[in-house]
Amino acid sequence: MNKGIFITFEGPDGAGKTTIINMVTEQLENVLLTREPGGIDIAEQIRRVILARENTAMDPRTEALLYAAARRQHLMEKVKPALEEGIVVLCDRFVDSSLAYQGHARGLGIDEVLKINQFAIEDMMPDLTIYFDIEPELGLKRINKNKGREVNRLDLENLDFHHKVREGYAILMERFPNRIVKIDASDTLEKVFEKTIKLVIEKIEQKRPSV
Ligand SMILES: Nc1ncnc2c1ncn2[C@@H]1O[C@H](COP(=O)(O)OP(=O)(O)OP(=O)(O)O)[C@@H](O)[C@H]1O
Ligand SMILES: Cc1cn([C@H]2C[C@H](O)[C@@H](COP(=O)(O)O)O2)c(=O)[nH]c1=O
Repeated sequence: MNKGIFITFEGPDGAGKTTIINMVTEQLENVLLTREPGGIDIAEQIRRVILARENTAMDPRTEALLYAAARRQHLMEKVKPALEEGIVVLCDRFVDSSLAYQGHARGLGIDEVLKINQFAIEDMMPDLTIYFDIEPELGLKRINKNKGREVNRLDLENLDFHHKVREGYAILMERFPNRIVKIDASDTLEKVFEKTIKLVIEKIEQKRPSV
């Protein structure tokens, strides 16, 4: 059994996950911050292929498989060893992104995408998933205001796609009520951070009562 704690951050584009995960990491000691797709060299290479704006010909199943391949490598090389050492791992996106984006929004089916991901992750599911819920219009507005950020192939999908992503997450909330906790990400940064750090600390204390 893993001694560590695996916490994932999920939500539509522009919800504020990266901002909040950075703030949480600064507050806690001995946590590993990582992201998907990416986090290690091979997975970052796969990320570049998936998100390159010129790759408009990418088939949805190819896309789903590439995300799953990046996930497997990242899990084996970075996340699993850290969990075995007892570290708290905070991951910006994980399997729920594939279920919401490829499974629901791309229309491949949540169960189909879950199947290929079960092959990739075996039984390594997060202990807690914090879902940052936001209207896609507001998320995209936030992204567009952030001039320094790369605009990737997924960001360029139409508004309908981003609505389906949010709908996908709503389905996942119903399906995994014990693992996924929703936070209203349209709130101020201070409030979103306050709620997030509370959930993270509660989970750490629950799994390590002596801390
Ligand atoms: N609660 C908030 N209120 C206002 N602006 C916010 C809030 N949270 C984040 N932002 C701003 O919104 C922009 C997007 O935030 P961030 O990159 O953290 O989102 P994200 O969920 O990681 O997006 P993506 O998944 O597309 O990478 C940033 O410019 C950030 O400063
Ligand atoms: C892990 C994962 C991600 N995506 C999408 C979600 C975003 O649009 C991009 C990643 O960019 P970010 O700035 O790091 O959020 O990829 C996906 O569709 N499926 C996945 O499994």
